[in-house]
Amino acid sequence: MQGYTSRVCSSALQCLITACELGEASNVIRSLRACNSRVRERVGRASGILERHWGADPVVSSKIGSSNSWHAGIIAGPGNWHSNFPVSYYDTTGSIIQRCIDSGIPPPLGGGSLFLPRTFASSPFNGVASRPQKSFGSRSRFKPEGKSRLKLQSKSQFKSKNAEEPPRSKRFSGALSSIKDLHSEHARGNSKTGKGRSKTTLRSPRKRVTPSVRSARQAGQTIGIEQGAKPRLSRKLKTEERPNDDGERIKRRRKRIRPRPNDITFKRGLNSCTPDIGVPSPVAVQKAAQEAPLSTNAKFRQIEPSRELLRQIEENLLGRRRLVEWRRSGFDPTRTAPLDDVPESKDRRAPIQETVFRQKLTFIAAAKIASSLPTTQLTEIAFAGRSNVGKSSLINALTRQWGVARTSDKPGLTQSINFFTLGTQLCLVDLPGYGFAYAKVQIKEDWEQLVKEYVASRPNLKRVCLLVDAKWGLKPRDEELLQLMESSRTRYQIILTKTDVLPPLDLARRATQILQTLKNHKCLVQPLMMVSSKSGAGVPHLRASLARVVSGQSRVLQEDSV
Ligand SMILES: Nc1nc2c(ncn2[C@@H]2O[C@H](COP(=O)(O)OP(=O)(O)OP(=O)(O)O)[C@@H](O)[C@H]2O)c(=O)[nH]1
Ligand SMILES: [Mg+2]
Repeated sequence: MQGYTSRVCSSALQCLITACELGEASNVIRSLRACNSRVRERVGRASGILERHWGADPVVSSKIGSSNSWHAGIIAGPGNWHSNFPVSYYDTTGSIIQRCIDSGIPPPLGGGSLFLPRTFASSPFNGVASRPQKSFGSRSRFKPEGKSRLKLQSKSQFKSKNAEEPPRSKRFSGALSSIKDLHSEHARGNSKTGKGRSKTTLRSPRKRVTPSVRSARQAGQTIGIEQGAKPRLSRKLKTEERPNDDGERIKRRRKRIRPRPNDITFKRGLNSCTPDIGVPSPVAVQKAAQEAPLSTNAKFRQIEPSRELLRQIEENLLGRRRLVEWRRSGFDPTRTAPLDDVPESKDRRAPIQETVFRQKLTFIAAAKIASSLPTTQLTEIAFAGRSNVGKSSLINALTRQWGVARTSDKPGLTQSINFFTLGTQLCLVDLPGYGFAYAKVQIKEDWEQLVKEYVASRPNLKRVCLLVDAKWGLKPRDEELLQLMESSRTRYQIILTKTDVLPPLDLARRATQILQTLKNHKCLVQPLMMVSSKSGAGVPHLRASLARVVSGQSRVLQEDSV
C-alpha cells in the first residue's frame, strides 16, 4: 500500500483524484458546483485533468501545493471554508475532518483547503471508490499491491457509522475545536492515539545544532546549564537584569536616546533653545508693518478707484456678474454677448448704432512679412496685445459677426497680420500676439518684429487698440510696445479685456493702476475702455469711440487726447 500511496500521491492533484476515487469525489464536485462562476473561473489545468479522467466537471483550484507531511490540493472557494463555503462543502470537509479526528491525525486549520496526508497508510480516506476510473491510465498501476493494511469502508458503512451525528453546524464547530486540541496535542508529542510527532503527522521545526553542540553530543556530553552553557533567559531578565559569571544579578543600564548637539532634525530641542524675545509692543508692530515691503497683491488691494470709474462699471454691468443681475437689468442672458444690447428689447436684438460697424466684415489679406502688407486707403484700426488676450474675439464682437476672425483658447493662433475690411471706410487689423504662444521661437520673433514695423510705420493706422487682460494688467512686453508707439507717435488706446472674470472692484482697481502707470504717456488716448467680448459689456461704448476715429471727429473734438 505504501507503494500505491507514493505513486498515487506523487502530486497533490493525484492525491485529490484518489480522494475522489475513494468516495469523496462526488461530494466535493457537487458542493463546488454550487459555488459561483468566479470560483469556477479560477479552475486551472487541474479541472481539465480531472475532467479527462472522470468525464466530470470538477471544480478544483489550480493552486496545488505540498509540504513535508501533506499534499495539499486547495479547493477554490470564495473564502475560508469555515465561514463562506456552501453547506454541502461544510458537509464534505466536515466529514473529512471528522474522519481525520477519528484516525488521530490532526487535519490542518487552513482555509478552503483539502489536505491529504502524504502517507496513505495513516490516511483517513479509506473509502471505496464510488465510481470506476474511466481513462486514468492503466488501472493496475493504482491497484494496491498485496494485502492491504487499510480497512476499506464503503460510503454506506461510513454513513451508518456516523448515523447519530449532531446537526451539521454543531458537528462542524465541534470538529473545529477538536482539531485545535489535536494540534496542540501533536505539538506536545503526546497524542491520545500515540501518533504525535510521527513522520506522517505534524513536525515541529528543526532546532539548529551548532558545531560545538554537535561535537559535545558526539563526545557523549550532556548539554545544559550544569555544563556551563548559558541558561535561557526570560524576556524580563534579558532586558533589565542579567546574572554575571558569579551568579550575581547586575542591573543593566537602559540605553537612553539623547539628541546630538549638532543634529538639527531635533526641532523640539531647537525650539526650546530659542531665546525668549518677549512680546513686541503694538507701536513696534505697526512700525515694522509700515516698513515691510508690500506684496504685489497687497499693493493692488490698496488702490482706491475713483467714484466715476466705479459708477461707469456699475452702469455698464462690467465685471463678474450673476445672471440674475443681467435679468434684473432687462437683458436676455440666453443671447450671445447679451449686454451688447438695449435693455428690455424683447423681440430682437437692437441694431448696432454706428453705421460703419453694421457693414460686412471681410477678410482681405494676411501678411507675414513687411513686403506683403497690403496698400489700402482705408482708415486702419489695429488690435494689438499679448497672445490670447482676446484680439480676434473683440473684432468679432464689435461687428457682431462671430466666426470671421478665428479665435482659440490656445495662445498663438493668429500668426500673421490679418486685414478685415468693414464696408468702404474702415479696415480692422488683427495683429499676432506677443509673449507666450504655441509657436517656434524664431517664428515668434519674426512676427513680433513685423508688428513693431507695422505699428511704427503704417501711414493709415489711426489707432492701435492695446488690449490688456484685466486679470493680469500690463506686462513688460506691453510696455515695450508702448515705448515703441510713444517713440513713433502712434496713437493708442488701452482696452481692458475679459472683464467678466474679475469682480467689479478689482476691475476698477486695475483700470486705476494702469492709468497711474501711463499718466505721462503722450500718445495715450482717453478714456480707458473696459470690455468683455463674452458678455458684450462695454462693447457699445468702444464701438462709439472707434466710430469717431473713422469720422475724424476725435481730432476735432479733442475728446480723447491727453
Ligand atoms: N471670459 C472671456 N473670454 C474671452 C473674452 N475674449 C476672448 N476670450 C477667450 O479668450 C480666448 C482667446 O481669444 P482670441 O480672440 O483667440 O485671443 P487672441 O488675442 O486673438 O489670441 P492670439 O490669436 O493667439 O494672439 C478664447 O478662448 C476666447 O473665447 C472675454 O471677454 N471673456
Ligand atoms: Mg487672434
